[in-house]
Order: sequence, then structure tokens, then C-alpha cells
Amino acid sequence: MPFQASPIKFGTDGWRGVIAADFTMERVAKLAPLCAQVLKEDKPHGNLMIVGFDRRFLAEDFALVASQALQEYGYDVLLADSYAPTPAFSWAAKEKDALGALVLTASHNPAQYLGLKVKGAFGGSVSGEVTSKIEGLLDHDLPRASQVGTLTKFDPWDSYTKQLAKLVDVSAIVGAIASGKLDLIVDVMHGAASTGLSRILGCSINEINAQRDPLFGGNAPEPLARYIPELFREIKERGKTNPDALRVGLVFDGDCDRIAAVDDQGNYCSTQILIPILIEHLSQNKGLTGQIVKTVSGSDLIPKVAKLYDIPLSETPIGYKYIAEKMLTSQVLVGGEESGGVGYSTHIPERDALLSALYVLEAMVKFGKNIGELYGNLQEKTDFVSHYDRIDLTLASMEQKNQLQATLASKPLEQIAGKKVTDCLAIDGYKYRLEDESWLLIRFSGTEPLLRLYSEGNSLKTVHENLHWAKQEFS
Ligand SMILES: O=P(O)(O)OC[C@H]1O[C@H](O)[C@H](O)[C@@H](O)[C@@H]1O
Repeated sequence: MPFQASPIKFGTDGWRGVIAADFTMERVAKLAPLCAQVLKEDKPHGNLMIVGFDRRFLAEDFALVASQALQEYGYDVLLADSYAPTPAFSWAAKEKDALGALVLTASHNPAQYLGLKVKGAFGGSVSGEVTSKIEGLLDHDLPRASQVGTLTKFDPWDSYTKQLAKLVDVSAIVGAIASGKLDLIVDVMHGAASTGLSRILGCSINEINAQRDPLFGGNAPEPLARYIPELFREIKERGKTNPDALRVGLVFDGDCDRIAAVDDQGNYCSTQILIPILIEHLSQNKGLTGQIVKTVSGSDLIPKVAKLYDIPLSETPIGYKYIAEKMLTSQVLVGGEESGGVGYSTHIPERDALLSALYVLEAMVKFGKNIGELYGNLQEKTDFVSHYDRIDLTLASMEQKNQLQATLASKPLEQIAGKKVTDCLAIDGYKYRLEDESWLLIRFSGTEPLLRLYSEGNSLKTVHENLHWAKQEFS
């Protein structure tokens, strides 16, 4: 069969496609003005669009094509003069009072992908309603403007880094680094986080994988344990030379909206571990208020810590846009996802990995403790032991996906790994609670052809039994 590009479809965040096959200059030129047209419905008098990009192959060239297409249709464009984190462009959309921002990035996807994220004037991901409207316009030809818009370059880091610096105690963090009390190493995964922390803190920061590499060293720029061997190695080595310092390794995804960490003992800490610590720090040390918003895959420790500090909590499907919706109508202390995205009402309704990094560092300095110890203390205070893991299964075909979907919908599971199912929540995938108080979530990815299996329990053995069972059952 001759080659056919996949149709343009917006997923969990933006449209993603394989470069040259699906993601082409022609399609980006077509799509950019359609996005602006739909964004303009909410801001009829506006005319300004922000265009940004990450460090992927040809990302800046695609950004120029998008900008020129916007100009043709009469929009004025502020085009970034360098790569920057996606949240910097969300911030720019809000701060510069634009219609919104288009960001050329495929986030954490492998190297062959590029994508287009659409951010609204409020400074966050647009809703599914907006992306459906954009998709609905794909067959329409828009009338060209009588007057071409302007194109101006701007520095996407400047106002963004100044804003983040206002939200934390920069001098306490810098003082701890300068005196050797805090040992920090950052893995930027060849992505858009590079130089971010040093710009905000105004001091030099040890970065690994800092050079641009559009192949991401052969891996996906996703902050998962299996992709960060150098960070584990570095943390171990540094522990030998300065054992008494507080120590942490931070890692960011390709467009710097996701974070994870490695603690002083070399343990991988996903946001399942960081979110409870952030809740404690922001509410107890900084006296900030607001509800907690978690997605269905979030750790049970999150509601336990919320209860400990008498903070209200709500739960959403996976996808930061659902958390952002809550942030638009209520004060949110921490809104976070298992996959690394965490945001705060102190800033914009968007996950922001650099702000999360700053809050983690501030928590360590203010408590004077390492992440592992802070996490252990929270488990003690809530009398709850949590172990967590996730595996992703590659789906062979659309057919396999449809079959699995039909099986899961028609035959609710009664037993998992020999244990009775006590409850099933189906707000996004199927989350089964089991008689031993562990849970297993079975869910199809909205961004990649993957079946994700998530599990939490009171021992790693239980978690792996659940995951192993599901893997056997659904491979
Ligand atoms: O649907 P998945 O592949 O699991 O991806 C889930 C993630 O997709 C995008 O990156 C969204 O912006 C995130 O908010 C979400 O967590």
C-alpha cells in the first residue's frame, strides 16, 4: 500500500507526528492560522500570537514556518529567539496579553517526533473543545488578510526567569549551594531545560546531557529511571567526596514541563514522591493555601498528606488540561500528575518543571533534609507505606488496542494476581482496588501507541506481582 500520513489529531496535549511523514512544514503552515482563528474567538480584539520551540530536530525552522503563516493571515507574531521550556511560552502568552502560544515540541516523545502544543491566553493548555474546533476547520480555507502581520523576535527566558525567581527564596538556595551544604546536579536530557536553573539562580549549576542532541542519545527524553544512568552514577560518586551535604539529582523532560529526581541514596523519585513533599513544604513552610488536584494515577499518599494538613483534594482524568481547568476556577496549592507535571496557583495554570525544581530545592534547604528522609517522615506521619511502579506495553496494532478496549469494557475483572477486586473506577482507563489495599490502573496512552500499567501497594513485591499479572494478561 502506498504511504499515507496519519490524520492531524490532537491528543492528551497537542498534535504529535513523525517528522517528514506526518509532521510536515505544509501541515504546520496550514494549522497555525487555524489555531489562531479559534483562539481569537475568546479574544476578538487581540491579534498577537507567541511562537516558541524546543531543541528538537528542525524545531526552530518549523517555528519560523508557523510564524510566517500566521503573518500571512494578518496576525502579529512574537517569535522566540532561542529554545525555551514550554511553560515559558505559556507564561509569555499570559504576560504579553496574546491570543495564545504555539509551541513546536514533542515533549517527552522519541526523537523522530515533533509536535504542536496550543496554549491559551490564560497561560495553559487549551481544552479539548478548542482542539476539536481546530480539527473541525482542517478542511476549510481561511480568507487571507489584506494586510500582512508583523514578526518580531523576543527572548523567552527574560521575563519568565524573573517571574520564577520571585516565587522562591533564591538567596537561601544559592547560599546553600555556595557553601557546599546543598549538592545539586541536573540532567537536562539534551532538552529545553538547559541553562534554566542557572539563569534563575544566577549561579553556575552542574548540568549533564546539556548539549543539543536531536537524537537524545538514542533514548526518549522522558525523566524515567531507565533513561538516566549518568545521573545515578554522578550522585553515587559525589556521595563519596562530600557525604554530609544535602544531595539531589534533578531531571527534566525534553520541553521541561516534567520533573523527577534522584535522592542522596541513589533512589529514583518520581512525582509520586515529590508531590507529597511539595504539599508539606508549600503549606507548612510557606503558608500557602488552596486545594490539591491529583489525577487518577496519583499515589494514595497524596490524599493522606492532604488529610494530615486538612487540605481539600479533587481527582481528575490524566492530562494536565483537566488540572488546569480546576486552576482556572479555584485556588490550587499543588496540581500534579504521576508522569512528572506539577503546577501551582502561585504561577500559571500549567505544569512547570523549573518552578517545581525550585520548590523542591527550597523544601530541602528549609527542612534541612534530603528527599528520602522527607518522604519517609511523611509515610510515618500518615502511617501509610507506599511503593509504586509503572510499565508501558507497546501495542502491535490499532486492532490489538480495539480488542483490548472491548474486553476491558465488557468483562470487568474480578480477580487480579489471585486477589479479589474490591472496587473499579473508570474515569480514565480502569483502576482496580484489591483486597490487600494495593491498586492497578490499566490505561491506554493518549500520546503514544502504548498500554500503561500503573500499580501502588505496601511492598514492591505486591506492586510487581500486580504488574506482572497484567503484563501476562494483556501482552
Ligand atoms: O496519555 P499519556 O501518553 O499517558 O500521556 C499523558 C500526558 O500527556 C501529555 O503530556 C499531557 O500534557 C500530560 O498532562 C499527560 O500526563
